[in-house]
Amino acid sequence: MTLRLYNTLTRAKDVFTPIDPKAVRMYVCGPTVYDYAHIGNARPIIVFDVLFRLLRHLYGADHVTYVRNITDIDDKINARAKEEGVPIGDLTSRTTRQFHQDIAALNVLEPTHEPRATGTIPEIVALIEMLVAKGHAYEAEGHVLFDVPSMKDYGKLSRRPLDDMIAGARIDVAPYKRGEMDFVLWKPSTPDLPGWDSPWGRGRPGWHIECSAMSWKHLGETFDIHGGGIDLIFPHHENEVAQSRCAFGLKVMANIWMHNGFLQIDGQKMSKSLGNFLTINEVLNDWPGEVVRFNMLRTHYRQPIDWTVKGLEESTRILDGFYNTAASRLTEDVRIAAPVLEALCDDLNTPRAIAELHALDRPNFQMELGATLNALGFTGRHVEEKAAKIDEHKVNELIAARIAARAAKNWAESDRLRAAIDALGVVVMDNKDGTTSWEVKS
Ligand SMILES: Nc1ncnc2c1ncn2[C@@H]1O[C@H](COP(=O)(O)OP(=O)(O)OP(=O)(O)O)[C@@H](O)[C@H]1O
Ligand SMILES: [Zn+2]
Repeated sequence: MTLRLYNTLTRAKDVFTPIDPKAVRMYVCGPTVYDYAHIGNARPIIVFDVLFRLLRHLYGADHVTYVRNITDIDDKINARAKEEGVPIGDLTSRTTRQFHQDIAALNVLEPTHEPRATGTIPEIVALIEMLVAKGHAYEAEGHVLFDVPSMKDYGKLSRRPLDDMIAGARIDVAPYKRGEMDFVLWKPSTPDLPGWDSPWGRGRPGWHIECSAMSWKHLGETFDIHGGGIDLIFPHHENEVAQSRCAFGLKVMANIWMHNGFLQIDGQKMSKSLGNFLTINEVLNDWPGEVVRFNMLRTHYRQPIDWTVKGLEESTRILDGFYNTAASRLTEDVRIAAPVLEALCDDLNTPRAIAELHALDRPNFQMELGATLNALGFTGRHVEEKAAKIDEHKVNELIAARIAARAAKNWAESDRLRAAIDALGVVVMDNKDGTTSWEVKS
């Protein structure tokens, strides 16, 4: 099946043709670890997990490499550690652990590699040296800067008019910059801040060069897909492209650039800086991870999502309905029903894929529905967890007592027992053939 993906670089839905179908390669910008991740940060995690699963399905699980990094050097990290009075390493490892714990509940597969910026310093330094040697970067007062005018087609990804970019950059132009648009590759560190020895003295990398180095290390000079949120197009991704292309003298860094839209609250981007955020952790206190995942996928990844309780309630209802139909088929098989696959291959059209799941939500399709839900990362785990907590022995005892009460026409007692059974999280069904059965309440 042909996979088409919307490419920010061409502003069109392009046919996806991997450079090497035996080694499909994708890089997604991961979190900067200084605080709990918010539910907006969960969007790229979930969206690109679906793409990872789809690529594995199309090319074989062993033929897809997915890299999602951890940014563990950043001024925001340094500032937060200082504020809390804790060592930087403690803050980043604690936040990384929390991040892993939170996203595990969202049923996302682990990426193939999860490099940290601090583990990629030799590659970062090597890349900057290449840029200096080729005349695309220069040293000034302990800083190394990328020389933007040295790249003729800078700005191709974001297509922002050069005047706008210059106006934006002009706000705070450091005196050591030759051009307003030039950006930092390496900067000096003071003794109280993390730093590494380099040809330019003890210092630390800028944010953009970290991703160029990590993708190079794990995926090579050119790869297939690069992803992240729409806010990263400029300047982060534009600058990654500039660094990687100029270092290696190539026409492309990644063939397809994908960007998810914002998750919003009251029509505004959820963000740490605006303070209108809900952490993944808080949301998971109230809602099962699979419901959060489902709610995220009901909107196409390029559209904005408004995050509401009403949406989560609807998602709960729909997902539980699917689980009821698929019942025990959920963990048996992993297959994607053809109409669902077709929807996903159309630029990851998850709302259409969900409409196709509704079409499978009927008798005789349990197998297909269950297998497809599984393939999309829905295993009914929270339903199973609920079931595991139910005391079956107690339920059976109460049901037997209720059958006896009904036989004795003691309706009051029968009603009381039904309520007691209900309180255990179970629904009793009096079947037409006179038998009684029960199931876990959804
Ligand atoms: N509201 C949002 N909706 C969708 N994606 C988001 C949202 N906010 C951030 N992202 C994405 O989450 C990933 C990690 O973001 P990052 O760690 O840079 O912090 P941030 O949350 O964007 O910071 P801030 O919230 O202060 O703007 C990026 O891919 C980013 O595009
Ligand atoms: Zn990045």
